[in-house]
Amino acid sequence: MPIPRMFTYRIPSSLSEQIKIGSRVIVQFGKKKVLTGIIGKVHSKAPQAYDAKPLLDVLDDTPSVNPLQIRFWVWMAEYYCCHIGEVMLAALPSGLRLSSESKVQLNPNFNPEESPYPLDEREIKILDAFENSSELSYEDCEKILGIKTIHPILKSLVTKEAILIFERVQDKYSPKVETRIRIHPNIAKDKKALEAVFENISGKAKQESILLKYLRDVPVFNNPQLNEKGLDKASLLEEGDSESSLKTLIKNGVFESYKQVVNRIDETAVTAGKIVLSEKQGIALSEIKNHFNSFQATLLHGITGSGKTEIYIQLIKEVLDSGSQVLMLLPEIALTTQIVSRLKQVFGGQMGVYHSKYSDNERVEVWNGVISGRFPFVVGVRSSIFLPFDSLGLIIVDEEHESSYKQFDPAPRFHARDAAVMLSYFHQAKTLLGSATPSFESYHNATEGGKYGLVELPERYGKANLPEFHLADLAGDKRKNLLKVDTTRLMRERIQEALDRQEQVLIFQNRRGYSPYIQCEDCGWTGQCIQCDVSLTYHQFSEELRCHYCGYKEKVPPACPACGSSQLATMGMGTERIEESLSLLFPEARIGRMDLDTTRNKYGYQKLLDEFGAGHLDILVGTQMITKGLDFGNVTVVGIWDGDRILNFPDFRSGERAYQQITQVAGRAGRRETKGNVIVQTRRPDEAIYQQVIKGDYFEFYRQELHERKKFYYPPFVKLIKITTRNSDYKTAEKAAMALHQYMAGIAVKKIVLGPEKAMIGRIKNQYQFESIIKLDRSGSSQSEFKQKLGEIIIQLNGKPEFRSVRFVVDVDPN
Ligand SMILES: Nc1ncnc2c1ncn2[C@@H]1O[C@H](COP(=O)(O)OP(=O)(O)OP(=O)(O)O)[C@@H](O)[C@H]1O
Ligand SMILES: [Zn+2]
Repeated sequence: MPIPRMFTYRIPSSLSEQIKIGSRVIVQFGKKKVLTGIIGKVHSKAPQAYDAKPLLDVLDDTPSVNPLQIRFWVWMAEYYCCHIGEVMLAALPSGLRLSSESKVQLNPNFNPEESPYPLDEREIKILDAFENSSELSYEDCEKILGIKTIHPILKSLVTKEAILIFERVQDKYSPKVETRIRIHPNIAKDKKALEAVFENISGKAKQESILLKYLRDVPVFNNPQLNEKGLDKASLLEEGDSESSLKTLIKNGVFESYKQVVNRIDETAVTAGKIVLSEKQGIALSEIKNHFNSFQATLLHGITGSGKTEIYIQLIKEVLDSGSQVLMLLPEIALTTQIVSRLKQVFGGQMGVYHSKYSDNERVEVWNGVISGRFPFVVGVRSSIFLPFDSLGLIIVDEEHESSYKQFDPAPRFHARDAAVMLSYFHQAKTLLGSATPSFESYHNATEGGKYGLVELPERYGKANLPEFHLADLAGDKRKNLLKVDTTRLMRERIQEALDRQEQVLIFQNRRGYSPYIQCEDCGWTGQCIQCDVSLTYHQFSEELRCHYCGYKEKVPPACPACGSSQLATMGMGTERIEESLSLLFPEARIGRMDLDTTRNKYGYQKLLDEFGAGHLDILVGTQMITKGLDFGNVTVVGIWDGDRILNFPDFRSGERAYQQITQVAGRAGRRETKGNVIVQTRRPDEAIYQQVIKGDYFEFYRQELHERKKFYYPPFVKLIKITTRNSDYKTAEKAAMALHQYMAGIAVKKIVLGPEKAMIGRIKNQYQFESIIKLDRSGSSQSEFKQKLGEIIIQLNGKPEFRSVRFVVDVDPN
């Protein structure tokens, strides 16, 4: 797909009435392509370099994109050094774009008999074509009608809600269908019949267990209506239950199964228990409001479990009551957790949820809901900053330190927190950043920087206290022969104590840079990706080796491909291995694992959390995923399996990240009355950072680290820009990177240019890569001047024949 840019088109007089800034239009691009564009500006200067083509059509009666959005897009393209078209592609769901690459599908909610809109002959012809295929391409439609200008007909069908548009297969709308199970009505009405069933299946333990479980959850005789709705099949079949036993029960007429379309944008509003803010929370709330009188943004530094969510809720209520819109950003994974259900309880149907796993057409639904006023409040992932708000009063960025707020690929490589501050500036709204471990950037802005207000909430809500830390010395235990399957004595004892008291345990293993791999014990061979310079990761479940960079995979070889030895060993310690170790040590405990593998399925994450929350699991092992804002009252022990892994990153932010991560994981323990314990296994118990985390003095830690950052010119004292030069030919990539370096050094602003160096991973997907880092002075206009010159240099370099195929990827404020 070509990157749309700013082009000038001629307005045919037939369309002149309909032209409004922000309206979607259909334009011709090149000879054959048809694309959707947005009107950004209306002017009367004819372009010099090309003849302006006429606009083909206007898609909107009222503009889809408002002027504030366009302003925001322009800012984003400039700040993050990308094309405005790339911003548009990120912002506009493809269901709102019509192009020659579009595909159309029947709208599942469309019913021709009940539709209030009459259809003309050609429209009916298109709809009829769906009898034979579930999707049609733009070209198919042209062929069906034998005409070239198909878009007016498609436009009309979209308006009549008869079809949906999508671009990529994964954007196709598919309603979420649940298989539900219920007892056959004849049996549900008749106790005798049920007794007969039990007689028939007696001795068939698996069938009995399923039937008993059903009756436990759905007491059919006490409440026959309950049986009508039945149970979701997934929740009826727990681990160990066999699908085939259920099938037999269905075949024998005991159960019946039926399919039901469920609404993804759940509208059931559960009534909430009334919450009264504690005195401390109340004070924090009024401080925030006070700061909003003089600052556009305020940072709420509230320790884990201090009750930030309830403060947000109060603020949101007040802003909504005043008639403004509210946006709340959450890190990706936190969206499926308790915080969203809590917000749903309070805000019900006026809250839209913008999930990254939504299909494109579901996004269109939220988008339109914002325009229509159905959703004055949206909770969403980073891309929800692109929704068509026109009167935001408040943006909340929860867990603002989260690195996942930064979009890594593709452009725009924006940071949602920083973009949110800008967006709320355009709306003259306020921004509240919240975290127990604020990013240094934000903390700096809220202290010496003097840009943000700062509110501190240093105590946990209610009777809860911060957990107690224990460092468990791996090396020491090894010397004393106390290590058992990678656990220290302290770790084992604390877990056992918690299990004895029927409390729950979380075990954390840092994922980054720590994946299990296979190595030949005889010759040292390890599996390498064929397209990237990385080792393949071992996935026990599927018996595969996979590349985490490009997705390449292969089966685990039966013997070493290099020397033929059969001694292939698993190295490294992933969550799978930890789960295994724990089940050896605590055979009676119910253990669950949460990582990328077990949560690939859309609802996998939610399901694990529900099970853990309901007390069906004693221990949950997981990666970063288990740290995000989880609030489980019964967790009293948190184990950090390998603390040292968190510290080892060759990155100026490693200290900050380590502090944040340990504090956040630890913060899951002891969130109610019972005191929590955190066990950190380490080979280096004397490491200063552990002491600092234990002390819990974030400010002091920040001061020390900041001193280093100043000395070595790192953010927040300079702005970083990273430029990656990529090419499939090593020499060309290197040469282009050198040329870029020289040009950049020549730009007359205050800066330091480092590199180019071979990237840490020298080759990805067969592209060699070199990196340059620029440390830019923060003052004056040097930033925008540098970025502008950089853009010119890249165009110039790409213009040279030898560098035509080189890609320069600019990343502003890299992670
Ligand atoms: N005013 C209140 N009344 C009753 N319960 C409260 C109140 N404030 C907070 N809580 C409860 O205290 C617990 C911690 O609150 P919350 O999850 O909002 O903390 P948090 O500050 O977001 O912590 P973290 O940064 O660790 O996610 C929750 O179970 C919440 O329901
Ligand atoms: Zn690869």
